[in-house]
Amino acid sequence: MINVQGLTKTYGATRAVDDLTFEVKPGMVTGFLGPNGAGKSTTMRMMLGLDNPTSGTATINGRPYRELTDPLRQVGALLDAKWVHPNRSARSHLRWMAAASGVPVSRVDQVLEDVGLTAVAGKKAGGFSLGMSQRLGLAGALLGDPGVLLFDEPVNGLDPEGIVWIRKFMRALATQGRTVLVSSHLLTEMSLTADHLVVIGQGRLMADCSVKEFTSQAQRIVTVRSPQLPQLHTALVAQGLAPAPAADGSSAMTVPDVTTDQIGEIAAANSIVLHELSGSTASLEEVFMALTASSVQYSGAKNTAPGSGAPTNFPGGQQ
Ligand SMILES: Nc1ncnc2c1ncn2[C@@H]1O[C@H](COP(=O)(O)OP(=O)(O)OP(=O)(O)O)[C@@H](O)[C@H]1O
Repeated sequence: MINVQGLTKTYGATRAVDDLTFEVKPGMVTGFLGPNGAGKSTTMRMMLGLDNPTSGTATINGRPYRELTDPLRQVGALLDAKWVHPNRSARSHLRWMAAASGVPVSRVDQVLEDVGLTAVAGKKAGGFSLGMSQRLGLAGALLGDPGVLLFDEPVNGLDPEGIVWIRKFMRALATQGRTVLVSSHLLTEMSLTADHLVVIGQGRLMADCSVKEFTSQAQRIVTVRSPQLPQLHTALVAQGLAPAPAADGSSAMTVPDVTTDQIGEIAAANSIVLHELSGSTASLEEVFMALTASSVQYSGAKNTAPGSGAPTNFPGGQQ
């Protein structure tokens, strides 16, 4: 597993990564989500010992990367798919990697098959499409059969078929019990790929929750219509909810911070007839934007707002 504690990286006046603390657990895909420039690549580089933290630690299986014995067998990473010698064939690139790290050469044909590159294994990597390069990068990451895998924006530039393939591939790796961390700025893509999300904005932790919890935020406002509106209003208020008349002046109410299930059950318990019960259609992007916007807001008032140093508690107000 991966453990990040108080991880911080500054470049001059820029706090690229700002006091991040989170864990990445095995057996699931964790999406590392944030807009461009949020600090995802910098964090991953520190996890892999390619950059030194200004403060804090990042450990893999309990140790900093540079202290791992046989790191290729513990961690595999895909940071830059074009990191290959253009005149080397896919097979010789992987053989070179295997030889450099003491991995048996027999693994090379296995990983080529795993990523579907057997037919082009003898072709020069310089002529590969982006999708094929990504597959070769994945093959390299898998060479040492590691339990921990880090992928930085692996779907960038891929066609829909390539995206579906890579999504299934990452899920299969997690199902085998591996720890899989995958970064992206594409929220919808992550909601389809990941089980858990770590969301950052301006280097700071904004959310650390399951995809299910995150997506439930997209339905936080429920609209309910009933011929017994006053009774329903009383019943909802009695449960600590805050119904409000619908903005369009119809015989409907909107209720924040609640699920359609909860309202349906309260209505049933009070024998109230419902004519409509629907969650709002706020998109995941809107939830994401709201989170990111709050990071911008907090950073401006960093030293004055109470609790501004803490990550947004997410999902907010659900419990
Ligand atoms: N070597 C560096 N020197 C100076 N600033 C840097 C350096 N590397 C990153 N930064 C800055 O740190 C911040 C975070 O960058 P980072 O690349 O980690 O973000 P990211 O979330 O991976 O974004 P992207 O998806 O655009 O790569 C940005 O403001 C970036 O300009």
